[in-house]
Amino acid sequence: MTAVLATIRDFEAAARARLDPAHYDYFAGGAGDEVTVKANEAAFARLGLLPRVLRGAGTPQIGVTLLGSRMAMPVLVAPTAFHRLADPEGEKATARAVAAAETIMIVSMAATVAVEDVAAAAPGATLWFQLYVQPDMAFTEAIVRRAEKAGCAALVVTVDSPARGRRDQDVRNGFDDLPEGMHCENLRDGDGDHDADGDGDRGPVRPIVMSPAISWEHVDLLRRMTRLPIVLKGVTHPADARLALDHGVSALYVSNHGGRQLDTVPATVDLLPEIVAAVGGAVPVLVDGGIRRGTDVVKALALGASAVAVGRPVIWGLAAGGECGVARVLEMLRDEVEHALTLCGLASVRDLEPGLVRRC
Ligand SMILES: Cc1cc2nc3c(=O)[nH]c(=O)nc-3n(C[C@H](O)[C@H](O)[C@H](O)COP(=O)(O)O)c2cc1C
Ligand SMILES: CC(C)CC(=O)C(=O)O
Repeated sequence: MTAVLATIRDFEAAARARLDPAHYDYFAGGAGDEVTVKANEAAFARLGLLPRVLRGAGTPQIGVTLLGSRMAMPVLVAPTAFHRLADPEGEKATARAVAAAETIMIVSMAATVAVEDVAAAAPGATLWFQLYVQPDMAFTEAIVRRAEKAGCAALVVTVDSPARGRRDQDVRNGFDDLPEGMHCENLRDGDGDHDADGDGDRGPVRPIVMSPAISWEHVDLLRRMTRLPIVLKGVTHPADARLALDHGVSALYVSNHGGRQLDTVPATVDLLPEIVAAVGGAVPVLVDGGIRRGTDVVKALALGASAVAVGRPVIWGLAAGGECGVARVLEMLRDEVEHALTLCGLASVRDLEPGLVRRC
């Protein structure tokens, strides 16, 4: 009898059994001693929920609207690279599942399917595009134009990567490149109208540059370059949250990159309240890192997040069962959020407030 996969942790075990061990390590792993990887999940376990009773709240409303995009639940798919390592359909499978779940997929700049092809594969999906600003601003602009043309509704600019994180397990495994025939399709030169002459040659792929020279000036350049809302991903310091507001960003995204960049950055859920206070309601605040349960989603929203994102859980769904696996992971999270809110005695995610959360 095949075991029923009832939780995200079950999906991780199933994914691990299927994946090439070096690829599992790439997806699961983090930087340095993985202090931050562990801290993200452990911090949620240290927070308790204090339910209200006898409220007659009925079935809770869990839909939210974020930067004009309507979502059936307050959970986005975080940008993660290399989905074709997990499933041959890669980001196309993820996007179809996201469309069915009526949520948002943030397509990674390091996707193994071109953003145009992801959009074409899942016409109903709301897509946002994640960007690492490339020092060659003409190339950066070409990528932004491709994302706009593909219909992406926001630009998520990742700012926690002035250098690539050092992941010891990848070093041990010698994992430093994609297998033959797999590429970061959003890094091809040109305007994305690839293989226009049908000869199968889609042009050269540039390596991703993570540059310590990227600064607030680049955010200003992007602000002038596009009308898309800009979401700044990877903010952890309240002073940077305030600066981001001065630079006209439309949302802040608290993230330590799932513990894959600077090790020992504190857990994101512990950093969230200070960022929320610094932002003072001026723009929505998103958060990711270690969210594995509906109760984690509820805690983050109670502490002031407008929505959360999940990275690895989606990869586990994809590796364990392709599009159906991702759909199941998203459905489980949806059900768990609704169930947790019901047990908290709340009628809507809008009723979540810090008083529901206690540090244990
Ligand atoms: C395998 C993998 C690849 C990732 N690739 C990207 C990426 O291309 N761009 C980016 O901004 N963040 C990337 N991230 C970070 C995620 O967007 C997100 O911040 C993190 O996964 C959240 O933590 P969680 O995995 O515990 O949910 C990646 C994370 C993982 C696990
Ligand atoms: C290809 C990498 C840039 C993707 C990434 O951000 C990560 O592995 O964490």
